[in-house]
Amino acid sequence: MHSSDQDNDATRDEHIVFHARGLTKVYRMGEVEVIALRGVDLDLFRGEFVVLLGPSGSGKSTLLNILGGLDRPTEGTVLCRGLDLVQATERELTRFRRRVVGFVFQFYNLIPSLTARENVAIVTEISENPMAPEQALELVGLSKRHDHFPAQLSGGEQQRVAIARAIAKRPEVLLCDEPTGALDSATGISVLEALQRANHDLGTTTAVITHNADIARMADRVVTLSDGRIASISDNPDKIAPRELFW
Ligand SMILES: Nc1ncnc2c1ncn2[C@@H]1O[C@H](COP(=O)(O)OP(=O)(O)OP(=O)(O)O)[C@@H](O)[C@H]1O
Repeated sequence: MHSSDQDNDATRDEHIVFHARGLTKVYRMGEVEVIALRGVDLDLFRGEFVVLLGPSGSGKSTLLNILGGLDRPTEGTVLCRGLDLVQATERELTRFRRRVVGFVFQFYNLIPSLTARENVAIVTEISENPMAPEQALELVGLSKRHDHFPAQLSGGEQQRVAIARAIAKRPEVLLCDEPTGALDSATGISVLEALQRANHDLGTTTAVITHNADIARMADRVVTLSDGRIASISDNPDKIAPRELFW
């Protein structure tokens, strides 16, 4: 190894947010075993935007849920900012999810009887150093929709409220599982712009699962899973803006 490679590795080490090694996940349902992950090694670095691709059932959601402290691996280790997510107590994991991670899912899970601002405020009220709900809504381009209820918002707008809710507590990490899966392409692009803006303006390390390979063109790195394993990890030096995507 050249010394410059070593220097690069040392610099990258300091920037590691997630360090996962040998992750295996076996779901057991009665007699039936499903092996969802078969020895995944992955590092995620501070501030990067990573897209996770792979066929249905390849283990993307399982991996994201383990990184987010929603599930534990059957074997392997995951470290995040000094916390061992495999050995952590339930209490430590709850604290980790609350402080460190923002989640965005395919379906927005907004509370129908609360306005956009109130949906975001639910999280900011229990966070340590949140931004104002209005600021989070502005970041996702919804400053004129504070007082709308979810039913008065389009799908893309609802998803952007969900993103505002996820980022308002200034999480170090944003984990998104098919955030544009239910949206047409123009609306999906507005959602991706909101994610990119949060990544850029707040420095939030962002991982996005998608079935849409075109979205990989806006990522810093692309991780592809296949049958519970990492099939490839590639850098994307020529990343493009979401509005330049089409599908
Ligand atoms: N809670 C569970 N119980 C049993 N099996 C599960 C569970 N969650 C996932 N699996 C199985 O584990 C495998 C990986 O699932 P996972 O949801 O991680 O894949 P994915 O790549 O995210 O798929 P998709 O793109 O369809 O969402 C699949 O075979 C799935 O059926």
